[in-house]
Amino acid sequence: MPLQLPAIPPPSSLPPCLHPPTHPPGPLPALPALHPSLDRAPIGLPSSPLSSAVTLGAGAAVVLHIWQVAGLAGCTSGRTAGSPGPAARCRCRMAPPRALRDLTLALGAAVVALGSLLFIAWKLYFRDTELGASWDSWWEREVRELRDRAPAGSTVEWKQVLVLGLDGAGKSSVLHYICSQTARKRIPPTLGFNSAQLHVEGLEMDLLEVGGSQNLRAYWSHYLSEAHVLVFVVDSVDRSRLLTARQELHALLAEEPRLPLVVLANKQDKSHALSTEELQEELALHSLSGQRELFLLPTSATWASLSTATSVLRVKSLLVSLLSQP
Ligand SMILES: Nc1nc2c(ncn2[C@@H]2O[C@H](COP(=O)(O)OP(=O)(O)OP(=O)(O)O)[C@@H](O)[C@H]2O)c(=O)[nH]1
Ligand SMILES: [Mg+2]
Repeated sequence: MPLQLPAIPPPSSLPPCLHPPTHPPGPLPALPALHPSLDRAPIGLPSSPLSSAVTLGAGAAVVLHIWQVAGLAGCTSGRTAGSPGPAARCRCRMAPPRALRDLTLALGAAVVALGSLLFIAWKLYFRDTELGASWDSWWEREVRELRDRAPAGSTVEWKQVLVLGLDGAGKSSVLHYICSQTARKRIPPTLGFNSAQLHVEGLEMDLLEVGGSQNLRAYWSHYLSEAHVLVFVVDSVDRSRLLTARQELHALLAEEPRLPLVVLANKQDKSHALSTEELQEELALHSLSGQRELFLLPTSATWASLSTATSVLRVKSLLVSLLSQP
């Protein structure tokens, strides 16, 4: 019996670089590699009735133009030797009457313009509806296929970073500041998952956050097998739940003994935050097997801390160097 994802309510306002949860409730899906450009399909691809109208209109205009040119050519070749001088008007059988030509050209242009307008309106109106979603998934499929077809030896490498941690630890905030570096006052709890993609130094990095509330923790382990690195975010001030964080972390690590681990001792900007040494103890990190690469970084996922020693941008640099290893 496959596990069912809990119903995911409509996304609340997410940071600009984060995608809203895209998977409908149902059996656990294979995770797609999302791309920032996928939340909007490019305007102009002929994949809707209206874009077909655009194509038809453009086709009609081209045919009319050819007709017009052919008519004029016929007009030239239709002159007979000894025909009247330049003042005489050429009467050509192939050329359509001028008024009709102008009318059909104007109609063709109008169809093109109207089709384009309707298509843009269609894209904007249905962007967030099921129709829009099916467009997006079509486009996602296209991009995935393109990526799969990329020639062997292509330099861009795809890596996934799984970001987990208890609710409120700061996962979404970390993702937000890593990928957008813009101020953000409030970040709503993640009710499903968020993802963001970074392109850095020949690396295509998908950062995937799964919400940390208790009902979502049961799903965490299902996302481990695709991950290249696990980032575990801990609220350094939330002493009462450190034991829970430790148990959840160790349960995950037991399933993937070689997965590189980056623990973030987050909210270091707050007074009374536990130090990394204290957290190392509390989370029993010393007991972890020496098989895996393990990092513990103090972080502050706040706008004000971006240029300080606890900036989350250090996490980004660490991930890049970790994932660039052969
Ligand atoms: N002071 C301070 N506040 C932070 C920091 N990181 C996150 N917060 C705040 O902590 C709250 C929870 O942050 P989120 O990023 O939503 O936490 P989360 O881990 O994504 O939580 P879920 O999505 O519910 O699993 C928000 O109000 C953030 O603004 C930090 O480093 N310092
Ligand atoms: Mg979150």
